[in-house]
Amino acid sequence: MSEGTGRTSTAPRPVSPSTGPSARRAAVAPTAKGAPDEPVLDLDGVTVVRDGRPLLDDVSWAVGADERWVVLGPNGAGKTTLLQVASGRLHPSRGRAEVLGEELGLVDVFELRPRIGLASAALAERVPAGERVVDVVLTASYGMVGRWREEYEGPDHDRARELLAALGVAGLERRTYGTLSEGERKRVQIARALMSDPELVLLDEPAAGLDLGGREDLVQRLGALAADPLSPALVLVTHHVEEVPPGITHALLLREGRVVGQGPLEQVLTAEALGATFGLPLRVERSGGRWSARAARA
Ligand SMILES: Nc1ncnc2c1ncn2[C@@H]1O[C@H](COP(=O)(O)OP(=O)(O)OP(=O)(O)O)[C@@H](O)[C@H]1O
Repeated sequence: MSEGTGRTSTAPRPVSPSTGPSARRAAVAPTAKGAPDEPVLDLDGVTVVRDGRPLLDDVSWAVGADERWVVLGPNGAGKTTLLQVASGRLHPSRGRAEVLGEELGLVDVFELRPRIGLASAALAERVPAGERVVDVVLTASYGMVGRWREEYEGPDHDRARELLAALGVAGLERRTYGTLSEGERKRVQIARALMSDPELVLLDEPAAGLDLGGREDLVQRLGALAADPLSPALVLVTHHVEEVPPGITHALLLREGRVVGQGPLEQVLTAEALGATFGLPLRVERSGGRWSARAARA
């Protein structure tokens, strides 16, 4: 990979002249619209209707380039739907969605998607079980799942390996994806999400299905990513405040497709707001940069 946007310091990028993904990434940076203080994500009254029901209902939300957000809400709140809009995979039924300065509906989403790193269960399900781990990561350069005949250069392989190492799964490059444990898969998915040196990273339930040790390790690694000022804007979806890594700056609370609260983390993660989001009285505590919640009755 060549210099790219120079943002993701998780892995250093070797420099090489290229016509492949590395050159593509380098070319994206100067054409990226907007000043650094403009939002990378700007939703205005976004509503998504399916079968006559709003899955998202009048959501207005802006994410700054230097912000790290957590989206919290119960099952069915609309979190994944929100990330689908944010990743350019779903257009609002009503309202306006601007992603990386481009309005959905007016932009070629195939140009937009490589600028966004996405890790989600839906995307992971599309990875062929026989795909080599290194190819799972490499193919993100083209926004593809499943390697075909496209060419990658040495620096691309170096970057993929470095990202896998940064996520704690060095040495798995030649394994097939289907042979990995759930925890290993999650890390590979995050390495993939970072491969294209994206300007926005969206992680949908990155810790789901992990055991306690796996969750804690991942939360620490995500904390390092969030704390790195050179990292891209980050949006992480979860059901559990225990999975909020240190370094997250803002929170959005969703319930039944509507925003219950949003803003700086400490102001939003209150017992009252979280209780309203999850529909039960909660006790919420913060210790050492981590959060925990339990039913107030317990
Ligand atoms: N294509 C669709 N057609 C109809 N309803 C849908 C469609 N996609 C999602 N839904 C519904 O929209 C609601 C929100 O779904 P979504 O996956 O966004 O929620 P979520 O907050 O991510 O949930 P979870 O935490 O369980 O993953 C759910 O009730 C779901 O059944």
